[in-house]
Amino acid sequence: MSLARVFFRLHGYLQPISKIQAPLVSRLIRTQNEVRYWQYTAAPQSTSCHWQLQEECLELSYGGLVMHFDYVWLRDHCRSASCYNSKTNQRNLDTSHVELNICPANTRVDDENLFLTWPDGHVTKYSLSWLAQNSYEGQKQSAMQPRIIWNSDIYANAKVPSANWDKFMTCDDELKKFLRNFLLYGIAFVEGVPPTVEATETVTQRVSLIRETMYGKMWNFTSDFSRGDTAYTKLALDRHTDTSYFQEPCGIQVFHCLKHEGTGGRTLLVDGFYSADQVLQKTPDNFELLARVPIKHEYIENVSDHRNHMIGIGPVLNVYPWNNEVFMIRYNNYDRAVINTIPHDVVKRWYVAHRELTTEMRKPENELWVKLKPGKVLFIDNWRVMHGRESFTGLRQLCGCYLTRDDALNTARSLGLQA
Ligand SMILES: C[N+](C)(C)CCCC[C@H](N)C(=O)O
Ligand SMILES: O=C(O)CCC(=O)C(=O)O
Ligand SMILES: [Fe+2]
Repeated sequence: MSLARVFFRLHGYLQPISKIQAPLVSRLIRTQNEVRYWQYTAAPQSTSCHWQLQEECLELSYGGLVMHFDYVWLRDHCRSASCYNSKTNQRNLDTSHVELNICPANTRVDDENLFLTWPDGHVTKYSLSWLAQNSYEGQKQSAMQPRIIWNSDIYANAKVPSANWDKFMTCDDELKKFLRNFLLYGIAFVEGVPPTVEATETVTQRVSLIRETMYGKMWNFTSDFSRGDTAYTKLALDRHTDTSYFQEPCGIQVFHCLKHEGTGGRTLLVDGFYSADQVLQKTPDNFELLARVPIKHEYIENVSDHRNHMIGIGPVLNVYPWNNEVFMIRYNNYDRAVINTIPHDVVKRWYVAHRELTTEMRKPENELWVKLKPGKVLFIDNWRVMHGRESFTGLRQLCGCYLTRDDALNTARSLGLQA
């Protein structure tokens, strides 16, 4: 079976990535060493507005964008008091009562607004800038999550400061700076934290809620083989994301090394979004395969008190279909399960694509190595940045937890950040 047909069956509603008009690459602006996503600004470049009623949609040209709004959509999103409760930000309108082939009886535009009168006399008013911000065409050009993708040089040159424990706990501005860096780079540090599990928990509560898993809430582990996983040994671990075997992998991972009396044990960090972007630029077909083919990850634990069987299914690269922006990477070769849902010819091509991504991720120039010390707490975006570790000797005690992603983004938004 051809790949195209497999895609059609699995994701018939999606356009092939190669056919999407504005590929991800063209939406990146490169400045010196830095790669940054566009931020769409609502401010229109030109305030002139043209509109045209087409058979199925209203075409609106405004602020340098040509936008298309379906009539049902325009009726459904009406912000009038009877259709929308602006106190609760919830829809009042019962969408099921809207005639699917509805068409405005009258249309008018002034300097700032579009006015539509519907056949029953109801009037909808949209500000043109609101329409520009909320149009499909506008969204296609903007990033959901502005970010700076990095290799080790880019990260080192950015000289991203760590937050300071005292300030972090008391000053919202320090928290905001920390979260801005975390959103941009997918990693951030707090220094000067007392080397205890309690203080580590306290520091995380500024950011989000703990995501309890079968490993507990806060964990504090050594190489004692207490659980059925290589993390609980002294062995090196290649770069990976954690909990790839959850339907929704944990959003954030927190590490605080409370003690290490021995050698080795450095932490490896790699920006998975940077590697994915390299694949997209070099071999878009491989990017597409990694974004389309669902893969299983599995955690089977069978040691004394701990019996767990977790399965998570999803592509290695999770992308928003309208703009190809990668929002989550599921990459863990240890926990990847049997591949049995893909025909053999596609399997081979998937392995080729996976190999290319792995090659990018393993390039030494993409690796950031840090030695975690007591007092230095590391937050990792587990949907983006891979972590690994060097083998070590001696007693090494690592504490930390997972955090819920929604609540971290909620904190960021409450401080005025785009998240
Ligand atoms: C972090 N902590 C030690 C609690 C758990 C480690 C989980 C390791 C697992 N192979 C995974 O990648 O998800
Ligand atoms: O020991 C470490 O530094 C990290 C181990 C690991 O990958 C994990 O706990 O998720
Ligand atoms: Fe891990």
